[in-house]
Amino acid sequence: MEQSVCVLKFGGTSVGNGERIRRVASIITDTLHDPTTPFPVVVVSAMSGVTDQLLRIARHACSSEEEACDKELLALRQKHIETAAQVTPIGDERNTLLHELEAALAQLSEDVGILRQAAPVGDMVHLRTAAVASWGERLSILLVSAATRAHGVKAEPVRKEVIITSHPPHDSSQPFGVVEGADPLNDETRANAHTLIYPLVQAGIVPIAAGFLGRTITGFVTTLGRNGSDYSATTIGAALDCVDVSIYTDVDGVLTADPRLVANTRLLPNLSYAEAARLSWFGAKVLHPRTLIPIALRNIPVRVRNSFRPHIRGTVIGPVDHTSSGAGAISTRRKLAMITVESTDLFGAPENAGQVFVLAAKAGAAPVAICSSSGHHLSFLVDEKAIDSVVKLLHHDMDAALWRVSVRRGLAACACIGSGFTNDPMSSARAITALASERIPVISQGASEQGITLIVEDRSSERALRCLHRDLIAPVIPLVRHPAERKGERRQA
Ligand SMILES: Nc1ncnc2c1ncn2[C@@H]1O[C@H](COP(=O)(O)OP(=O)(O)O)[C@@H](O)[C@H]1O
Ligand SMILES: N[C@@H](CC(=O)OP(=O)(O)O)C(=O)O
Repeated sequence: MEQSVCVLKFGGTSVGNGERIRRVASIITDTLHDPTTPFPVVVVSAMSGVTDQLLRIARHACSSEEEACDKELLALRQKHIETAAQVTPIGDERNTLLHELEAALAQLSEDVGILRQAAPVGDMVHLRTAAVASWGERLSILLVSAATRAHGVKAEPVRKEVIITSHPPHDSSQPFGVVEGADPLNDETRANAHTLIYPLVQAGIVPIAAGFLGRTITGFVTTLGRNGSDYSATTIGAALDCVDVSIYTDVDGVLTADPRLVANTRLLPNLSYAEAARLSWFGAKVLHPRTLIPIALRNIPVRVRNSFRPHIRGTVIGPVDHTSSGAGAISTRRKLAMITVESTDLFGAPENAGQVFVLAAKAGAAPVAICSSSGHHLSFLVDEKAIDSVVKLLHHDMDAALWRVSVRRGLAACACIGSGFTNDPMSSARAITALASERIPVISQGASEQGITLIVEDRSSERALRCLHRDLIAPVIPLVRHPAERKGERRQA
């Protein structure tokens, strides 16, 4: 029988510099030495900012901006070479790492050269771009493996792509330097993961695999889309029938709101799969929206933890038992547009809803939320960047004499998610009142078992998030000033 494993995923912020990578290495070491934890399989992202940099390189290569391209490549090289010196002691280990990094950087340059030649003739530019984008993770597995070995633990980078994917969608209207996500093929990935990972586990070597990237059966490098390493970790975890997946990031777990936008957030100790999926769908960056797909059906728990404070338990996302999680969190998904398809006949038939959604899907836009419908109209939200192609298709395919299509841009969805809200019948009233008290108009609203969604203008969305958090989750208690201060004020008056 194969040994049971757990997956540890470290995001770009956790491997952002040499000191952070050393911290990651000690978490790996502690997990390995913890007798209560299964054998660790590690999945890492590129150092933070590196994928953006690689996509800039791809853009420069496609538009023949040689100088800018070389400058970025040099900066990328320098960053990794400097980090190598911070994660390994002087000696053989560092020399080996430097040698491996140089070899990888030379292959990156080759892939940039291939992309440069492919762009003018339009020869599979999206696949050549994915190959360039994949080098961030390919470089960071070398750094993390060496840092882990420096802790006296046997660790090896998994150089071949673990995840086997479909071909990514090809949209020729995309600008240069964009990667599209491909879908993992489960059976092929399972077989490949077993071949690449179990021999290392059986030999007591910690495998350090790259997140984000994959390969088609025909051998093309692909990605799972931007921020796709969480999804990679759960895909690999499911393929290995892992016991659990820990996602290490730069916050203590899933919080009641994004701490970059709201001051007094709280940690949510537990979330159901459905609650976590809804939160990430509505913009909580802490998890990639597809992360839970591979593992929810298998009831494998995911733990979101802080790589800077690994002693904290974090948030456990898992199956619900009889009691609800009681969680309540607020997130915002921005840059949305509302499409309304209306019958020119006031009593027109609603049966065209199916056609509308089929056309939206054909234009590559999943409705983010459905706002309202009646006998003769249907309103729904899509990402603003998809609006032109959806509207073009609707105008083209729907009879203009019968249907009118209108668009409202500059919107955002504020989602109050969790059984903490749905258990309380007053939540909707309090949410609307909170926004009204700040004079933020509610453009549309919806409720479901997972929570309440309020559509507001994008420019008010951060304010809306803060006031919803204040009135529904954590009141901001005004500072009580010292009586002596107040006396002084009175005297001055
Ligand atoms: N509800 C939330 N709880 C926790 N973090 C959140 C939430 N919503 C947004 N975030 C943001 O997600 C960030 C972590 O995601 P990301 O930057 O992609 O990390 P990583 O580099 O580890 O992949 C946090 O720093 C935080 O600002
Ligand atoms: N490096 C990739 C994949 C990823 O998921 O990164 P992170 O874990 O830092 O979000 C990206 O930036 O898109």
